[in-house]
Amino acid sequence: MTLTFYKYQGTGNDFVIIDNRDSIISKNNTKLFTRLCDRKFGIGADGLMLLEQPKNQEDDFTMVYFNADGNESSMCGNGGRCLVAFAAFIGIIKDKTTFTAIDGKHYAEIKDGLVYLQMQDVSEIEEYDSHLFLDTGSPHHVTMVNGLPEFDVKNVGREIRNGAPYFEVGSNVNFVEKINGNSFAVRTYERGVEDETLSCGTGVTAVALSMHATQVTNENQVSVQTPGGELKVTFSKSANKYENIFLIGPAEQVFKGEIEC
Ligand SMILES: N[C@H](CCC[C@H](N)C(=O)O)C(=O)O
Repeated sequence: MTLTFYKYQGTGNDFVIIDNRDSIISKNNTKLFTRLCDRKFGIGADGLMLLEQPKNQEDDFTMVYFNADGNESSMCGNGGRCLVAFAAFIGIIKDKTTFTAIDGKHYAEIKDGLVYLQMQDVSEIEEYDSHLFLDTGSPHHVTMVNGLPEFDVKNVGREIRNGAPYFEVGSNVNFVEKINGNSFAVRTYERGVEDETLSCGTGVTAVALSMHATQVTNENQVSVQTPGGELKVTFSKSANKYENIFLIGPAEQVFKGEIEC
């Protein structure tokens, strides 16, 4: 079968997107998703998304996300932003949308060439001596380091991801360095890619909230430099939760292609 796909990237986190509104692809096709994401034997990507029919009146579409290991996974912030850009490209939305992903409903807007994706509220941030842990749609371990550019993200990240208390289920691992007042640099080891990625949207969101929760910044608009580009996170803090959380950044179509599968 000839499969049409689109390659997107959001600050270097890259994805294969398939318009699956007619359900041509089964969600159990792990082998196919692994092959399509393989950077030598396939198209190459950190993850793959199926755009599917909405499951209720308010939604424009449904997002289904798979990590490069072919397994369906939790929410992908950069992927969600790319899928919104794709939905506008194929004309099912204009510049505003509501869609449903594995972690629930998301509102998004395309403004001045950037995609603003609303993330789920966050009411729990676990603080430890060496790190923080929170779920921003995906699980994230956040730890501050010195000398981020030289840091051994791959090996240290892999150890944390597979060690206690995460083990098999794992966690994404974010290494952070403060640049100034409300600006941080982040490098992320991503679960399911099992390597460093150039950017991780739910990870950047987790970092922004963590830096605010620990008063490293008091600003509610945080800029995060990732190796793949700049993302912004804005949010408000009520008594017991972070809400109105928006992950903001570019999302570009790299190419369209066809592949026999
Ligand atoms: N690898 C993540 C999902 C994708 C997250 C990332 N690509 C993002 O932009 O949020 C996990 O399995 O938890």
